[in-house]
Amino acid sequence: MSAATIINGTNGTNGQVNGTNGKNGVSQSSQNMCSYEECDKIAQHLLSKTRHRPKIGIICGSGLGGLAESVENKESFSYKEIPQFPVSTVPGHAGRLVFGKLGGKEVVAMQGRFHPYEGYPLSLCTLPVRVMKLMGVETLIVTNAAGGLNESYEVGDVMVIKDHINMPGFSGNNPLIGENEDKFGPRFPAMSSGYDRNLRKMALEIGKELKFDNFMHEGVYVMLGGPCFETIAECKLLRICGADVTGMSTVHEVIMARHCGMRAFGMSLVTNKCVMDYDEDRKANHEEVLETSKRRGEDMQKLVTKMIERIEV
Ligand SMILES: O=P(O)(O)O[C@H]1O[C@H](CO)[C@@H](O)[C@H]1O
Ligand code: HPA
Repeated sequence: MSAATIINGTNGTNGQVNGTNGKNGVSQSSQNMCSYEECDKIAQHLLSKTRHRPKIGIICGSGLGGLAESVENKESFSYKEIPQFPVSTVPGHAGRLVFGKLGGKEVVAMQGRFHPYEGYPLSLCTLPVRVMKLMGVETLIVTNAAGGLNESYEVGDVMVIKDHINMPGFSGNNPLIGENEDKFGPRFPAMSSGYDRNLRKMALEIGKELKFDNFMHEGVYVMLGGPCFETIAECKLLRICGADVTGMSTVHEVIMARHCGMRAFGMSLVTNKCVMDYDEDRKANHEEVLETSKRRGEDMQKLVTKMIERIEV
């Protein structure tokens, strides 16, 4: 069964699928995996609609779509009009693919990403990454909103992602599950250098130049499936495991990018501090997430734009 069958068929609306296993013991996620040829068809379709030829791809986090707005000479496509794409269902994710120029370079930006809790299998959430690759994208920059686990992080701080913990992977949920597409990459990709060292260094240097160093860190992002925010016990566990921030995205995108040989860079905005104390009445909520993104969004835009200026393509 192809992704198109799922999306256009009776398995829910907008490509959302139910959780049942398919025939012959093949898992749902592999059934939804687009083949190399299907991804290429989408890529060629998009390239036929735009004059831009991006080498840099961007995925904007919750409330951080302003970066895509700041792209010049924009040509935008709603996800609804892109064959086989899912659609965005989360507030703060506009649901558009934006082509144009940023920092003097041709880019393609996802103004809105796909999360597993929206009902999409991870392989479908990451379809745009493979499509970007086949359009010529070599470097992927992702941003996200995240909860601060590290006690020294404040709301509004920015963390360059040094490494991640793939919590869904611990229970066998990974975008690469299913038959391997050798044309994209190997069956067993290394993930020890997920986040490009030079780009991390560059981000921290630019942060210093912009006088952002008082609110910038480098640390570890942990992905959970969501949509529940974490319990206090879960937050304590994640902190002991070495995570500095927690969120419900990014990791599947970076896995897919690294699998097909793209360079990856990620940055988290600490939109809220995780509740770590049973005497606290504060509760995590998406409104606070969007509010902080609004407040710090422009600084993140400046930083990413300066990085793109310096990235050699
Ligand atoms: O990771 P992004 O898309 O920035 O969004 C984050 O914000 C939402 C929760 O408020 C979750 O989707 C979480 O992952
Ligand atoms: N937890 C998980 N995801 C999030 C959070 C959080 O506290 N804040 C923003 N995204």
